Amino acid sequence: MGKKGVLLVNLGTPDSPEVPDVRKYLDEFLMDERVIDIPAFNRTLLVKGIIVPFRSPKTAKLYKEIWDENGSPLLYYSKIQAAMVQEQLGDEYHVELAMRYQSPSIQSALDNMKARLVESIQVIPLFPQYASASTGSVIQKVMEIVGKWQTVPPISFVNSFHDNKLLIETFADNARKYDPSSYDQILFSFHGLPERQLKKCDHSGHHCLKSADCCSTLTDVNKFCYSAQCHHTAKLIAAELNIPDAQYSVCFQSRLGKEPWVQPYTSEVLKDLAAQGKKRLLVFCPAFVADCLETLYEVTVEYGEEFKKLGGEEVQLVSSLNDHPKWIEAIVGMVKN
Ligand SMILES: C=CC1=C(C)c2cc3[nH]c(cc4nc(cc5[nH]c(cc1n2)c(C)c5CCC(=O)O)C(CCC(=O)O)=C4C)c(C)c3C=C
Ligand SMILES: [Fe+2]
Ligand SMILES: [Fe+2]
Repeated sequence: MGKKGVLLVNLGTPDSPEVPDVRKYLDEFLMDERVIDIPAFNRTLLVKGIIVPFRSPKTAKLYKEIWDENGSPLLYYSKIQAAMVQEQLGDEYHVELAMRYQSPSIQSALDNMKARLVESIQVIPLFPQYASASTGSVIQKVMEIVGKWQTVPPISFVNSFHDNKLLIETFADNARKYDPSSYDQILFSFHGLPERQLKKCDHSGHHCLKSADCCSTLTDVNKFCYSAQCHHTAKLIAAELNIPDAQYSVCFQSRLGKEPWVQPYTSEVLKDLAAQGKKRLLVFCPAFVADCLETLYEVTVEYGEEFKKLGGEEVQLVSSLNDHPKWIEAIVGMVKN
C-alpha cells in the first residue's frame, strides 16, 4: 500500500532578507492574480513598475529585524510543524511542507509525493480563515499542477479551520501566561484584505458589505466570508478566556495601497483606544499559525511604537501557534477526520 500524502502549505517568505531575494519574493507574491486582483497588464505595471522596486528595500530592512540564526521565523516554525505532524502521524503518511511563494515550492513538494507513489493527497493550506488571496490561491496552484498529471490521485482540501477547537484552545493557552484580565483591552488583529475581494467572495452577491456589521457575524449565508470567519475566531477565543464583549476589539492590519480594506484598521483602533485612556493592550493575531513579519515586526515593533506615541504604555503580542503540541494535535485531527 502507498502512503497517504499530506501537504501543508503556508504563505512563504524570502530566501534571505537581502533586497534581491525580497524582490523575488514580492514579485512572485504580488503578481498572483488572486492577491493583486486587477487585469494582468495593470498588475504587471503596478507590481513590477512601482510596488516591487519601491517596497523591496524597505521590506528587506524589516525582514532583517526578525531574521535570526534560524532564518525566517515563518519558515522555521512551518518546518517544525511539518516534522511534528509527520512524527505523530507515523509511517502510514508522508508529510510534505510547501510555501505558496518561494521555497520549498508546491511544485517540488508535489513532485516528491508523486515520486513516492502516494495513494492520496490531502492539502491543508495553513490559513485558519478562508481568503481567495491565501487559501484560494494555494488550492488553485495545487490544482494547476496535479491537474496536468496523467493519474490524478484522490485529492482533498481543507478550506478553513477558523473554529477549530484545539486552535482556539492553543491561542487561549498562549494568552494565559499574560493574565488577559490585567490588560485594558484585548485586540484580535487579523491580516487585512481589500474590501473588493470580500465582495467578490460573496457568491450570493447580496451579503458582504451590504449593511453595517453584516460581515461581523458568521451565518449560513456568509460562512465563507473572511471577515465573518475572523470575527468568529475572535469570539471563540474570547469565550474560552471569559473575556466580556466590551473588553475586546476585532481589527485588521497590513493594508497595502490606497483602496479600502476590511475595517476597522488596527492603527485606527489604537488611536481610539489611546484617546479613551487605555494604556496596556494584549494582541492576538489569529490569522497566522506561526509568528512572522506581521506579528513580530508590525504588531510588536510598529504598533508598539505607534501606541506609545499616542500615550499608551504597552502592546503585548500573544505568541502564535508555532510548535505548541495542541496545535500539532489540531493538524493531525484535520488529517484524520
Ligand atoms: C492570513 C493570510 C494572509 C492573507 C489573506 C494575505 C493577504 C495579502 N497580503 C498582501 C501583502 C503582503 N503580505 C505580506 C506578508 C505576509 N502576509 C501573510 C499572510 C497573508 N496575506 C503573512 C504570513 C506574511 C508574512 C510572511 C513572512 O515572511 O513572515 C507582505 C510582505 C511584507 C511587506 O512587504 O509588507 C505583503 C506585501 C496582500 C496584498 C494581500 C491580499 C490582497
Ligand atoms: Fe499578506
Ligand atoms: Fe461578509
